[in-house]
Amino acid sequence: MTKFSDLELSPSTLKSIKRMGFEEATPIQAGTIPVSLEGKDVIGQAQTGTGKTTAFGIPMVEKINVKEPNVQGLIIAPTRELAIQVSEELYKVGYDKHVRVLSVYGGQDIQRQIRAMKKGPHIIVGTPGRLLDHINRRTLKLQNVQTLVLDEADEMLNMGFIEDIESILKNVPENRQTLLFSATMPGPIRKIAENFMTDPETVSVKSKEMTVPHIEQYFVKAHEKEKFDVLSRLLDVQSPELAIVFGRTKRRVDELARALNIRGYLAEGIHGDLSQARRMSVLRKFKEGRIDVLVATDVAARGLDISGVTHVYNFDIPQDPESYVHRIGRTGRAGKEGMAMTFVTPREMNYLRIVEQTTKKRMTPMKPPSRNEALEGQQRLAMEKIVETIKNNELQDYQAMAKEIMESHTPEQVVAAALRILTKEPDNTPVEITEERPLPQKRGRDKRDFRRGDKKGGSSRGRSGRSYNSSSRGKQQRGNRRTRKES
Ligand SMILES: Nc1ncnc2c1ncn2[C@@H]1O[C@H](COP(=O)(O)OP(=O)(O)OP(=O)(O)O)[C@@H](O)[C@H]1O
Ligand SMILES: [Mg+2]
Repeated sequence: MTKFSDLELSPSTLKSIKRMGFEEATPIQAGTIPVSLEGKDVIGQAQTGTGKTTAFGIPMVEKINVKEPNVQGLIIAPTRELAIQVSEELYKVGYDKHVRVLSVYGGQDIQRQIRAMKKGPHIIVGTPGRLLDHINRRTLKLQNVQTLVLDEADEMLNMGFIEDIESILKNVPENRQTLLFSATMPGPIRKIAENFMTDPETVSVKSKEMTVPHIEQYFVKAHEKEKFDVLSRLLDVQSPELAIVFGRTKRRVDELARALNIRGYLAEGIHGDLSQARRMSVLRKFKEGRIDVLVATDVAARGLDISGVTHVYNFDIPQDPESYVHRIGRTGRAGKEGMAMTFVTPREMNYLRIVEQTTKKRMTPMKPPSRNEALEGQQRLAMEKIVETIKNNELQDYQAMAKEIMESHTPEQVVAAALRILTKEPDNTPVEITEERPLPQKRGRDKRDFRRGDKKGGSSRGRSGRSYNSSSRGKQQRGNRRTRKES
């Protein structure tokens, strides 16, 4: 176990870390911080929820000269929500050193960002599209950048983003330090990464599996038409505190959110077509527990750290194993327990096996619950509420009425009636969910074929024909120019 105090950090950074409540460094932090502090380029790979943000945040903050009011650290992240979250974490790490951190992302008033830029931030966290926008307007100068981080590096170096990244990097000094972090790093992407780095050192936290051990992983075999009823019943049986349901497309997410509400769940959807204000408000409500179920496209799959997510449901099996790893990684963070259920149609079983091969972890089959099991789950929840109320001794005002009712009814009758009132009975109200086409049958033996998903029908990622196995980067780029819009 490495303590932060063993890592030769400055007193101000140690003070900030203490304020954040961290004592021991996680393995990826212990492994990468010393190497990064030496000034080396680093590729850091470790499972989801293991503190990679602080792992790159600490060395970046350590290197900042706060007396110089210019941008010395640049962090690029794939989504707006992640950019905001990472900037908040960096603000905390740099708090006692008085490091100024600014996030810039699409959907936010650019004039406001320009004004903030004039205050001389030391660290900028941004999404590629908006960063380029500022570079082109000459409102962002990067010639003093000493440390560059690509969070979710494999995603950032994927086809849809790579051109933007290359354009941004043209504005960053060549002799900067480059740090790349992700929970996944497919071989071909690692090769691309090396082109952007100088003699990088790879630090990967070795573990048997790619996913964290405290996420229980299940799969549920169901026909497309049955999936929504299965989801409703699972929600009833498992009664998650906070759950994320991932759907393949934006339309899917909208329909699922609507349908869940019809069946009495507090659910809202989030995807790239919503306004930024809406996206933020949905996420805030979810974090505050004002909604129980967040329905999302992969826009919420990477990096988001929402404490208390107990369950992840893959309503549609993800198209590539990396996406699976990141989606289920929204639960089981920082050592907490989590549960992940992946729905798979009989025709998509091949995809499940490929996910398992990549993660090196078998998913346990789970039978879809029956109506009775769903009812029992909800009754149990009602019962827990009753027991909790007894424990909290909040009964004074109710004792007299309780005595009165007991004169004419048995205790079982009374409790059963109370349970009935408190129980949300399984709801079979018909809902409309447009059927998704199953993922294309996997033809080749090569597992990389898996990535050639057909994303027709309004993909959340707005790109198609994703493939890592093209031999030349140039070819990849030409074939996929600007396929990826910032989401
Ligand atoms: N040393 C530490 N001790 C305790 N908690 C920590 C420590 N470092 C980070 N955390 C907490 O762990 C959680 C996950 O951290 P973080 O979001 O950086 O994970 P990640 O590895 O980037 O995950 P992902 O791959 O999903 O992006 C956060 O809530 C963070 O505050
Ligand atoms: Mg992260």
